[in-house]
This record gives sequence, structure tokens and C-alpha cells, in this order.
Amino acid sequence: MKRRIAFISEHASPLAALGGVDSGGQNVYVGELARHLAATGYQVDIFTRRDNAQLPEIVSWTSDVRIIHINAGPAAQLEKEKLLPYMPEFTANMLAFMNREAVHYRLIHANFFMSALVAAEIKQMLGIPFVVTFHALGSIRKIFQGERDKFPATRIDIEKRVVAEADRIIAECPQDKEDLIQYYNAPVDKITVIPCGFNTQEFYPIDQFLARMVLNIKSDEHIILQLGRMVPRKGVDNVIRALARIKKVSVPVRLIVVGGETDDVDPVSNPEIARLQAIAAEEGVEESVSFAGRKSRDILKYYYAAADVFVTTPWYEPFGITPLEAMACGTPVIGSNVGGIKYSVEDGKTGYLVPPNDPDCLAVKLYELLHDPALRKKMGENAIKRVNLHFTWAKVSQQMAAVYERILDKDHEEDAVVFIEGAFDHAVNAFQESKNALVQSILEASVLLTQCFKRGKKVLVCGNGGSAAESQHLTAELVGRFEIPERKALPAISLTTDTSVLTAWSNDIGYEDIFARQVEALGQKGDILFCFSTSGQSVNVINAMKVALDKEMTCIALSGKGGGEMSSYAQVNLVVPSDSTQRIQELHLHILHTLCHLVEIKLFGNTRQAVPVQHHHYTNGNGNGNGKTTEKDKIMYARL
Ligand SMILES: O=C(CO)[C@@H](O)[C@H](O)[C@H](O)[C@H](O)COP(=O)(O)O
Ligand SMILES: [Zn+2]
Repeated sequence: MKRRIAFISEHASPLAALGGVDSGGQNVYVGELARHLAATGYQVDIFTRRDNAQLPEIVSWTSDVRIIHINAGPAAQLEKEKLLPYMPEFTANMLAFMNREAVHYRLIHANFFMSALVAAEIKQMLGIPFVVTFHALGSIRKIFQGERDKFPATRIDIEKRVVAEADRIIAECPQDKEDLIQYYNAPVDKITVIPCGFNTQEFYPIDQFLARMVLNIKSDEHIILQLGRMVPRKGVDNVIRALARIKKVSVPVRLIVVGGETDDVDPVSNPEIARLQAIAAEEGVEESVSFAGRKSRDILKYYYAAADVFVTTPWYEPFGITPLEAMACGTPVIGSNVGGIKYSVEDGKTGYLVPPNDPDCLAVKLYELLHDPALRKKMGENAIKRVNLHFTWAKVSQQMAAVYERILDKDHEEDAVVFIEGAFDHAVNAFQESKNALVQSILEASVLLTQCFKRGKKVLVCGNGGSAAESQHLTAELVGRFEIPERKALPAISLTTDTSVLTAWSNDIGYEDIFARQVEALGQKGDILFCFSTSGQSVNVINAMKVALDKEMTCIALSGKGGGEMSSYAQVNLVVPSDSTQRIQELHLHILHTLCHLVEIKLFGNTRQAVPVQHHHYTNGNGNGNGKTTEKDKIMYARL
């Protein structure tokens, strides 16, 4: 059954046109994420504020995505800075909708702080968990916008509440994560970094010549593209000033500025355009700057592809989708070294990062790129690879779904955490008890093994299942090397590896003698048979021990659960004081490593024995009695 989830995006509806003051990346984010999640088995309802009386309550957008228009304040366009007082009404009407339609959401994904406030209230009332993507943070905005920031002062308190109450916080880039930790005390393990994406159907490489033909742009000019919302913080003035510093690179350079409130370029209804035009005039480049106005999304790819370089130098940018779109079209990006841009643009590879508000620096990089077509081509290719690898909506929604699933599976996950911690405690306990019980027997086993190798004898090893793996593990360490690189090989054979012998004998005669038969064939007086069995009861191991004793070999047994019948046949019994098969196996591995260390040191090391303790605790035991670690010792410990 499909999982039903709700998105809240109070001011940014996927249906709204892009390029206006309050519509931008968030509209795209919400729409794309919802569509892609729907394709992977979710039903998504996107709740947004009704900002037009003509809008129906429910719009079925795609088969599994609906847009629900909620009455909250006047049914007219309002700046998002003015929406907070209407959030209680939004909450009440969203709850009323859920009640009336009898829909239950398993999870809410809130976008922006006001939606998150609604989600937090609903969680309090109905217990529905919520995820939040802030898209922008009040504290950061305050730093950059100062007095220009018209959001209510309570924004930051609301964000703090949301950080505390959300089930998971999505940071859009590493900078966003750092900010959440630094300014909101967000717990690190509550944050997942998931970037924004771009639409691969909408943005893809197009031949530049063709794109310019479509747009009717002259081909004998270099084109710098600026595209996005027209607000001062986007730093379009910075690009105009940089243009004035380069003016011409072998051919004329033109800056095209796409975006605005209207399709026509109308400085009256769009004061930011008027401001920018004035700056262009003041810098003497009004002839080289073209304002193209707002463009529909299906045209944007031609602009990106027509450009030689895409520039975006905002003062700050929580993420920034336009660099991804430009890169997807194969155009290098020069972006400011802030927020998400420094994450999406790889400096020197897919474009350049420059400080914001620094037209000199931007001009240098623009010049570098514009006069080097080979570099532009290489960076464009790198850009296409990078965005398709990390930033498609399919990849983004996959990561988001993983976040949702963890929350929806929370009970299970809580049990899992209890189990994981318990397993560690259990293992620590088993290790401690083994330490109390086994030190002397490990020493004895190490002496037997060392003597065996010194006399030119060999070790045969056996065990079943996990113990077969331990057998091979031991012989690999001995035949190969453990901690001393340049030593001679030691003769050890695991009786668990010859599948022809094992299958033929067990198929034709019986499984119980598969090891015994091999001991008979390979074992010689003075050799050691080294046996692993957690129960100490495996008949094939016991039978092998019997044959070994007949051949005057010595048996060492690693077991648990009291040692079983095996202990009657071994000269040294290492019985792990536990009844848990897993713990016994883990200790067997630990013991075999310890034995390898001791044997190797005795046969090939210097006379002092290195002690595997943590460096900062180690101050003596180097044999010189002065409590200082020598250089030689350090090398030895480093190998541990
Ligand atoms: O690894 C495991 C269990 O953790 C199993 O493969 C396990 O080794 C097999 O069941 C063995 O057949 C058990 O034999 P043993 O340890 O009792 O001699
Ligand atoms: Zn196992």
C-alpha cells in the first residue's frame, strides 16, 4: 500500500510561476520532490496557502500528488514576511481538511519555518512525526539583510522550537548543517544533508549555436548569463560591475539578465530592474546588459546553453538551484563562495568560486574563462558529470525516502538501538570474563605453537561453519604474515578448504570423518591439530583429535559452553566462559590474533614483547625501566 504523506509549503506552491519575488527554488523543490516520491510509492498532498480566490481546494496535479489550497488570511498574494499571523488559521483549516476527508498522514514534510510551525502544532495534537527543510534560516538572513529583513523577530524562536521538535532536519548543504548547529544548537545526529536537485528532462546539454538561434541571440558575442529572482541579495549589481571591468575579450561581451516580476521588462513594476539599469548606466555598460524579463521554464535551458558562462554571486544562498541547471546544460558556473553554491560548484573543475560583492575578483575569473574555450569546454563536461552524479531529483528523492523510512520505522529502529547496545555490553562482558579465565592457557598454547614451528613441524586446523572460517583465518595469518612483514612463512594447513576431498568423503563415506581422514593423510608426529568448536561437541572435530593423538600429535582446542567432549582430547583447552555461539566465535578470533602475535614475536621479533595497550596509556614495559617509550617500541606498537 502506498504511504500517504503531507508536504506543507505555506507560501511556495509548485503551481506558482517562477521568477517572482516570493517564488523560486522552494516551489521547484516541493513540486519535484513530491513527483519523484510519488513515483516511488508515496501519495503526497501538498498543503499551500490559497492566494487566489479562483483556486479550487484540491488540484490533482499528477496521479499521486495533490495540491490542497488552505484558507489562511486573504485569498490574495501577500509577501511571505506577512504570513506568520495566519498560521494558526492555516493549522486549523489543515486539520479540518484532514478530518473532513478522513485522511491520515504517516509523516509531514514541512518547508520553511512557518510550515514547520504548523507541522509542530499538528505533531503536538496528533502525534504525526515531521521532517523539516528550512530553505533559509532567520539568523543567517538577519546577518546578511540586517534591517532589510522584514520577518517578525519571533522567526528565530520558532525555528529553535522546530529544531527541538522535528524528527529530522534536512540541511541542504554542509554550510546549512554548520549553521543549524552553530546558531540553533541543532543536535548533529538529527541532521541529514540532502541537496536540492535539477530536472533531467528540463535541463540537458544543447548545442550553443542552436540555443542562440532559438533565442535569436547574436553568435559573435560572449554571453554571460545571470538568471534568478530579482532581489538585491542576489548580487546582480556585482555582475554588472564586473562586466564593466572586462568589457571586451577579443569579441564583445554581453550580460543577459533573466528574471523579474513580469514577462515584459518593466522597471516600474520591478524596481530592482530600475536599480540595476541605473548601475549599468553608471558603469557605462548599459549597451552590453540585456534584461530579458521573466521566462517560462521550458525556455530556460536555451538560455543556459546559449551562455558561455553562468554567473551567480549572491551575498548568501541557502542552496541555489540555478547553478545546477546551468551545469546540467554544460555551462561552467562562476558562483560566490557561500552556502550551497560552494557545495555544488567545484572550484577550478566545474567553474570558479569567488567572494560575493567583489567585482574585481569576478572580472578576473570571467576574463580567464571567456578567453579560453578549451577550459570552458572541459569545465562544462565536468559540470554535466557532477550534477548527474549527485544532484538529480531522482537521487535526492531516494535519499529523502530513506529518511522517511527511518522515521516510519522508528519503533523498529529504537528496538534495534537497544539491541546493538546490548550486544556490545554482552561482548564486553564476555571479553572481561575471558580475560579473567584464559590468560594462562593462551600462554601455554603460544608456547606449544612456537615449539612446534621451531622443531620444523606444522599445524593442521579444523572447525565447522564459522569455525571453518576461523581455521582459515588462522592459517592465513601463519602462512602469510601477521605483524612482522619480512618474516618467513609458517607451515599451517586448514582442513576445511579442499572441497573435492570434503565433498567426496562426506558424500561417499560420511561427514564425521572428513577431518580425521585428512589428519591421517597429512599429520605427523609432533605436529599440532588446532581445533575450533563453539560447543566442543562436533563429532568430525573430535574424530580428528582421536586420530591426531594416535599419531602422537598435540591437540589445542578452542571451545565454549563448558568445553564439551573435545576437552578430553586436548593438551590445552581454551574454553570461552560463555554459552553464546556468537560471543564464543568473537573471542576465538581475538584469541587466534593474540596467539599469532605471541608466536610471531617469539619466533621473529626482538626479545621484548610489545603490549597492545593504547599509546597514551603506555608509559612502561619497554624493559628499560625508565617508563619512557623508545622509538623501536613505537614502531612495534604502530604495527598493533
Ligand atoms: O557461525 C555460525 C554461528 O554463528 C555457524 O556457522 C556455526 O559455526 C555452525 O553452526 C557450526 O556447525 C557449529 O559447530 P560448533 O561450533 O558447535 O563446532
Ligand atoms: Zn557466526
